[in-house]
Amino acid sequence: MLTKRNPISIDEAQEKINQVKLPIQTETIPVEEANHRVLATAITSPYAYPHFRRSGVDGFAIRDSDDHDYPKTFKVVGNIPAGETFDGPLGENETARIMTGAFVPDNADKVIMLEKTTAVDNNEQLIKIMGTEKHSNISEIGSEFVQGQELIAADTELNPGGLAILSAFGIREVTVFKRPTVAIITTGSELIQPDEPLQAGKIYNSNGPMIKNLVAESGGEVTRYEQLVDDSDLLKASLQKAIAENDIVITDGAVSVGDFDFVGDAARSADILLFNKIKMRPGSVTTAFVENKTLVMALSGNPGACFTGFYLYVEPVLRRFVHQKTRIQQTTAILAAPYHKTNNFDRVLRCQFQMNSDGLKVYPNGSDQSGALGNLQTTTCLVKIPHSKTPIEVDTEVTTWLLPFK
Ligand SMILES: Nc1nc2c(c(=O)[nH]1)N[C@H]1C(S)=C(S)[C@@H](COP(=O)(O)OP(=O)(O)OC[C@H]3O[C@@H](n4cnc5c(N)ncnc54)[C@H](O)[C@@H]3O)O[C@H]1N2
Ligand code: MOO
Repeated sequence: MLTKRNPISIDEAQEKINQVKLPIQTETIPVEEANHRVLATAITSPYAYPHFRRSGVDGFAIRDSDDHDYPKTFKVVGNIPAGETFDGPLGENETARIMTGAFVPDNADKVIMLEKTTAVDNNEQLIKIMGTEKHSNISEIGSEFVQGQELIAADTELNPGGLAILSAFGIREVTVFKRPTVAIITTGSELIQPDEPLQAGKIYNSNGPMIKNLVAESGGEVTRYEQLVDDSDLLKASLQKAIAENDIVITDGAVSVGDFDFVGDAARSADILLFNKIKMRPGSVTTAFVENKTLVMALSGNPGACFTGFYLYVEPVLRRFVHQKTRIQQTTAILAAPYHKTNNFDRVLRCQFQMNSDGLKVYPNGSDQSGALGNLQTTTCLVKIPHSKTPIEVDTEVTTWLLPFK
């Protein structure tokens, strides 16, 4: 339907998305499956760590009171492999052979490394210690964590190192924020399935696989993925179901002013229309609305606009769902080539960045066309060319968004 839209700036559009209230949903999952998941509550140490005095080296445990007058022969009264304990105290000039990670006898104060000892007449009951050690070579109880100390803070995105910390305490489950569930609906009667032969007027769906993977990389869980022909009833039914069952719905295409731009109509009648026109190219038609408490992000069908719209408006909200900041780093950079086209709207160029001796430089990377996709693999940043009645000169300072996973 041809109705007048009210365009807003990129900043305003981002802010409107940022103001959408998101539900807080948590779930408890096995630690081993929690890589990249975000802790909903802090985890504290259930006990002091290490919880017993551990030897850091292979060697011989001795008492301080015997630690002098080397070389000296000690009586070997025990052998403590890792995993075993030792009963009874060491007596005068007595030692226990001990392995790395093993339980240190209660009254031992130091472990002398194996390299500083020599055998005595092939007699395993005796060992000659040649000299002392600077350090005790013992990890004391609680030397890494005292009981109740915070191990990992709430809102932390876990990584394999974090999983190791939790596993070290035998923690098997963690409470994390649920990943937002996302339905993706791509539209267009021109779209054919990958196994169909190419025909005049038809194209393969290139945005669908891109959006699916961008969502996954940004921490969303794709629960539904569709490729629909331009049919108002079909789209309405699918949109309704997707909205009822998901946290976020991403539609692609059918959002401008054409005869089949059903998503634009759905936006106009939504509970809350956030925006349906942005003063930017590509992606001026990018639309956002809230229906039945679900955020619907309607991206342009044009590949360049779809890519740009995802990074500028969808990635940040997927990250906010799990209490994380966007991974897109907004900064300023120096434009390495002039931009001659004049624009009423800001233009977002697909570029590549390089850190040079004179600072961060951005290089336009091929086509700026909304429908072009040849630069999507190699684009590493998006650059804002401000709307202007005159060309933008080389070396102008420009707002730049550095893209994650690039
Ligand atoms: N009369 C007007 N026409 C157009 C306007 C306008 O303001 N007035 N805006 C233009 C701009 S700007 C854009 S951007 C596009 C936006 O169109 P939609 O987002 O509604 O998308 P579609 O019309 O469905 O498709 C646009 C283009 O993209 C191709 N497409 C669609 N889906 C996919 C996909 N999954 N994978 C690859 N390519 C896809 C589609 O075939 C079209 O070529 O509207 C302009 N028109
Ligand atoms: O909305 Mo279009 O992508 O601006 O050219």
